[in-house]
Amino acid sequence: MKFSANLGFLWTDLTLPDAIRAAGAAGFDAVECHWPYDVPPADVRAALEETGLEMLGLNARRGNVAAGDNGLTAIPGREDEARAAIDEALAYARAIGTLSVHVMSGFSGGPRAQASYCENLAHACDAAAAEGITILIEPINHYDAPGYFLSTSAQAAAIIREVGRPNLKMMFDCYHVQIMEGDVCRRLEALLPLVGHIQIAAVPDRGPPDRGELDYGHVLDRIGQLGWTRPIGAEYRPQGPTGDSLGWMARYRG
Ligand SMILES: O=C(O)[C@@H](O)C(=O)CO
Ligand SMILES: [Mg+2]
Repeated sequence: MKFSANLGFLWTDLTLPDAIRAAGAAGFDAVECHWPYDVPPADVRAALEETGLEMLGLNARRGNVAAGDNGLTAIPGREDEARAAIDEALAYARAIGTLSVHVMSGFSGGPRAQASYCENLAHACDAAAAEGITILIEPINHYDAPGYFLSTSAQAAAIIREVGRPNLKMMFDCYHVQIMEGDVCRRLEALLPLVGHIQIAAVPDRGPPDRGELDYGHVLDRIGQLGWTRPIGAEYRPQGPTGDSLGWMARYRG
């Protein structure tokens, strides 16, 4: 089993290049991040080359976060902003050799939301296809993000089918799926062809994946049996120094 350090949550006390180095030193197989835009891509690239790690994914900007935005892609009337954020994310991804970009729906609803979402996602997929970049959409639970448009794996699957692009996939974050829908292993099995990345964290506290209501020993075994070989994203809040929170990794590597 391989693991990717999510640097949106792990080593947040370090700069992104130093967090990449810390993840490498701790034995992670890859890294992923949220919003790297304050850091010059050349600095990120240098740390990736130095450590030999791949940055698996990054997120497009969410809009005006201070004003309450949490993504722009399913917000009718803000298509220009959504597409500018997507184009910026794709340019950054190209510059550091990242092959997945997560595009967030935002808080939305109403009759035009799904059409706007699908049109923006089609734009993103078409712009990403030439470099082999995958666009990810992630169902997020309604406790952490009440009113977020994309909240279940079933809804994500329907949207992926509606958009009809081979490079649109689901980010299957077991933490969110367990909270919203449960039945994580059966859902993973059924949806695997649509899944582009898998993430883990304890439920319900989003701590290290070795506690809580989901048995990751079992879930990770099942993921392995299903033939998944790519790194699993460790996207949890360490609740102390990140280096002290990594006991789970040796245990699950087998
Ligand atoms: O689950 C999450 O919160 C993340 O994967 C993300 O990209 C949005 O913060
Ligand atoms: Mg996630």
